[in-house]
Amino acid sequence: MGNKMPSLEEQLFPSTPGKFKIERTHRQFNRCFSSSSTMFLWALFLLALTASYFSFQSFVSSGSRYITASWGGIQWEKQVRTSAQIHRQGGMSVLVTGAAGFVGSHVSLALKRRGDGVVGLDNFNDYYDPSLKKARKALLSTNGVFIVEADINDAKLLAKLFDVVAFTHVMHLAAQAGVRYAMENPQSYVHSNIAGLVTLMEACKTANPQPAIVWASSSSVYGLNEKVPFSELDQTDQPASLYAATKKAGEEITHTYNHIYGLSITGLRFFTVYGPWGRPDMAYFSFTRNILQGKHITVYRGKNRVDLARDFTYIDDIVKGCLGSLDTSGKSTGSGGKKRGPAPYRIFNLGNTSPVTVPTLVSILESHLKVKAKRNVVDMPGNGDVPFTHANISSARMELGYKPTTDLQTGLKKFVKWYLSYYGYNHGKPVN
Ligand SMILES: O=C(O)[C@H]1O[C@H](OP(=O)(O)OP(=O)(O)OC[C@H]2O[C@@H](n3ccc(=O)[nH]c3=O)[C@H](O)[C@@H]2O)[C@H](O)[C@@H](O)[C@H]1O
Repeated sequence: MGNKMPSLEEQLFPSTPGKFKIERTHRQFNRCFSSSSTMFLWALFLLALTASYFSFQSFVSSGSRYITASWGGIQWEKQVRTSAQIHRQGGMSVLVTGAAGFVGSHVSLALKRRGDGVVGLDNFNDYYDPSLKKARKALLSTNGVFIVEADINDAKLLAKLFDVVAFTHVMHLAAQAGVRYAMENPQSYVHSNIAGLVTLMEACKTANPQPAIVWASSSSVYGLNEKVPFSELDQTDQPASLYAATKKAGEEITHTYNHIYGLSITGLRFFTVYGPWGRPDMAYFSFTRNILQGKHITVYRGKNRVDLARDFTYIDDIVKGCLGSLDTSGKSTGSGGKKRGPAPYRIFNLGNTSPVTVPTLVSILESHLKVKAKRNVVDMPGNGDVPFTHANISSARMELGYKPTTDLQTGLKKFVKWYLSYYGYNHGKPVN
């Protein structure tokens, strides 16, 4: 028992120092040295292996960029140029961001139909069913509008687009929309509504000639404002959601580009836009789907059991407001990234001026669908919602000739007609 061999651990880390142990430690050191030289070689080998792996990876990714990039090349440039061609006197060539989106697709079509040049840009993200975006793209394509599939944060692409086409206008509608989703995915709002906006502004400021910019702000910037109807002159420093805060930030960001670089800016505060080809995440759309599928719908209710209300605005009216804004935008004044004089900076409400409560919205849908909704009425959770919205549109009426003509009853009828023709009556229902 007294001759017990020391364990390897004991040999390497002697418990008590002593001559013998020092000698052994010395020998151990030599052994260690010889083993560490092996380790050194191994480490070198691993390092070389890692380096070659990474250089291979970058080769593959740079290679695949050329192989899979959805933009670039002679054919692509030709498509962009053709799509941007103007077919009317005094027409404009417009870069529409978010062109596969709800408002973007409608505005693109309207511009194209009246003879303007339109190039679309969209990242086709999956915030909601991308197949709907693809269907809108197909519709635009048959009408001669080409959509580039890319993100507004892609500065190289934006530079290329301005290189290929001297856009007179940018209709900026790409955004992360949705008030309540901001609690689930806050970063997506920063990515699209802040970083993406700045990337686009940078491209516009550098472009020669600089385009005039019309872009989508939101009624949500009024936040907790209680003064009705909401006027552009009201304070907007109490946003109730991150979505609203990023839209408000957008108004400030675009102001600086107007101030420093002479970009012509028009911000449009859209009020709960609805209609055919709409966004499936919005209440009128998801209610329709759930009512048809026999599922319950959740109807939020405000404080003291007061119904929530929105100034629901029909898409065709919004399109007219967008086109009116483009037509009256005035020119950007900068060139070579330098301001040459003051340029317009405008903000307009685009609403309907007649708020309707959410329970009334549901009743209208019931009558058009001829199906009774199964309503769950719950108190509004603290999720960024505001109790009501109501637009004062006198500015837009005066300066853009904006005059909404579609009430909710009529607009929802058109929406339901489209919904049934697109999805069919049995959408999502198991077929027996
Ligand atoms: O004007 C805007 O700037 C914004 O308009 C839209 O936001 P909102 O006005 O909130 O529309 P939307 O979601 O259709 O809810 C409508 C009502 O239904 C209530 N609502 C909603 C969902 C539900 O399950 N139940 C319910 O009662 C809900 O409480 C609300 O009272 C756009 O989505 C947004 O991107 C932005 O553009």
